[in-house]
Amino acid sequence: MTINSQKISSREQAEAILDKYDYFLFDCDGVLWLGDHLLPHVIETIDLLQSKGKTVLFVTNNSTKCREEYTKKFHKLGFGSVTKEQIVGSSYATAVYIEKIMKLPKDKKIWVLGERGIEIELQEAGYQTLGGTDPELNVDSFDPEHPYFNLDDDVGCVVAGLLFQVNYLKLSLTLQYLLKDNKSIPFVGTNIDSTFPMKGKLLMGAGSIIESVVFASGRQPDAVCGKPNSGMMNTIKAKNEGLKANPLKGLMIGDRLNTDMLFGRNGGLDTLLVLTGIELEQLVSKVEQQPTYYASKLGVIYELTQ
Ligand SMILES: O=C(O)[C@H](O)[C@H](O)COP(=O)(O)O
Ligand SMILES: [Mg+2]
Repeated sequence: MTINSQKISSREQAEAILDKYDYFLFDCDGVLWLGDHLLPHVIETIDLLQSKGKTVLFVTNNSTKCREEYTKKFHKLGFGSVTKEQIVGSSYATAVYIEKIMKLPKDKKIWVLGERGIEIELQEAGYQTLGGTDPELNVDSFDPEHPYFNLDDDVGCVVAGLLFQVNYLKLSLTLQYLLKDNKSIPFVGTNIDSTFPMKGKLLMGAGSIIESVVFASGRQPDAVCGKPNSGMMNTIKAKNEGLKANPLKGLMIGDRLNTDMLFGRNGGLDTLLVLTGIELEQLVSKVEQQPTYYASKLGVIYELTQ
């Protein structure tokens, strides 16, 4: 297949990108960093964009942190001026979906298979959560008589996302709520990412964690709120009128084709795939829907314009 995607490798190309777009939407894992390992010239690139008055937003499928915690991570890694309002994560998108679209009554509790990020965003939306990072669930031996198996009838929704502290009890309790009341409790996933990029390796992604309870329960999530879900893009456009009015003034920068690039394309934005995360260069020419641009790393935008 011919390659239509432009590889960013010259000053002219990098300067043309800086001139053409007003909104830069950045994926995080695999673009800005791998875990806590900052990728080359990322801060310089973000600073360059902000010095030119560009709107910089961060759109992550990583549900383990809430926007507040992400703001702290940004500051710890040297992104001094980033604010909570610039960050949209899949946990926040999930909370918006449950509150505004599903309209789950606030007296209903939410069972969480996932980390603090999901719990905090749901609690900020006014919901009580169960499960999640409750230390009672971090058990070594498995007891089928564990008190949590007396299921809470106030649970009105199950949310599943990336979970680092995986164990048999948490998965089995989530399964009980998915089977309860003739499988009628709404089931929401945070994102579909099959793998999680870390320095030099791919780890288990949220999508693979979620798939374990999908397979056991025979249920698909009623909604998966992260990229490429259009709800996340609608949330961003609702807060950025200029992008809503002219999506082609926006550029989505990501490392995964079936989330970031699809999300940007579906939103009417141009797309830039960077090769520091999930995808390999040889794949770019093989996909039918190619990104507008691709680059070895995000930092080339800064490096090529110095
Ligand atoms: O497994 C996951 O959840 C994903 O790999 C992770 O969340 C990706 O985050 P993003 O690249 O969207 O920042
Ligand atoms: Mg990524």
